Amino acid sequence: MSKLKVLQLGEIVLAHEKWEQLTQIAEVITPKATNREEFIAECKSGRFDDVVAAYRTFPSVSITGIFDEELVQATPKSWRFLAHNGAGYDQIDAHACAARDPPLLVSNIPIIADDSTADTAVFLILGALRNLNPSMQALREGKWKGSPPPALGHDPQGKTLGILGMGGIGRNLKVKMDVFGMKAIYHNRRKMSSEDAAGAEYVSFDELLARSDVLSLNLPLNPKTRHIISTAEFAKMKKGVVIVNTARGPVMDEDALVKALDSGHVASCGLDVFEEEPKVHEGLIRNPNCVLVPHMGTWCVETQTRMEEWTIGNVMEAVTKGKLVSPVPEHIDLQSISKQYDDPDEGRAGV
Ligand SMILES: O=CC(=O)O
Repeated sequence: MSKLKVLQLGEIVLAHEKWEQLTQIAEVITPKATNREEFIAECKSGRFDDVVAAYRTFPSVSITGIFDEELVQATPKSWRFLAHNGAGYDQIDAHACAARDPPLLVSNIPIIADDSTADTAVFLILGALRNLNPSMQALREGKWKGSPPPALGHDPQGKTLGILGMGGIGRNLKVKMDVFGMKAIYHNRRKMSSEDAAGAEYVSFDELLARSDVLSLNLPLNPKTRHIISTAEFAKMKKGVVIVNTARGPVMDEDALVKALDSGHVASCGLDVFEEEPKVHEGLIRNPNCVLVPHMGTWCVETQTRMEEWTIGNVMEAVTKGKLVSPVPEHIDLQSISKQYDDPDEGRAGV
């Protein structure tokens, strides 16, 4: 009995055992393409015609480009599932995937990335609020001559933490910052139950901007959230506000942030994500009040291992049961109405 085919887009770095399990039930192929043009040509060449599911990583975008309508339309109809290794799936146009006939169902990573991403936000909040960066830099430059260099920071205790986007990461962050004595307020499109918001106070978007001492961005990137924080929003914030972004760079207008930092309206910032990664705005690099880390919110052995395993689990579910364990929210209903793919051997890859 022939095995169903899986397309591997990106490396398996840690979860080799689980990957081995997948190779027992599916035939794994990799693209020959080295860029988007070649990848689209390969999709159209028939080479992927028996592929049922794909495993993809964030960096594999350097080969395929984003999964936009053009790419989705080039994929063969046999290919029904796209398992993305990441919480954020802004590299994939979920609507274009849903609109394809048959739909290309997408999964992401729920929950697993919450702790490490929130931990990164804690680090950035404390680093930016306490303004650790200028003094750390001064130490390395041999400018520490006794008492610490005069870059006084602020205590978190008693300050208001504004969370824009109260999902799993926002909630996790709220609970962690309770320990530091911060009072959390949040804004989402809809108010959540107090339990789901971990007791944070729901406020309007403008109130969030006006009341936050620290504003943490924890919302997904999509056309509605692109540049949700820009010049007009900075103007509504308190002078001396601290901004932290562990979501996606383009939710904030970086040029506007640099201007707000230069004017002193924003006191400091902590950023894990950037508008044009891996490029970092010169105005952020030269400003010592910016704590900058290169998109490493989930960059830990334990979390990365679990993320790879979870994504492989989605591929295995697709191959063996014709569905995904954790479809993205836009595809949950689609999955239940989607036709099962025709398995020529009926036995779902021999299992
Ligand atoms: O940025 C990391 C992720 O989306 O998982």
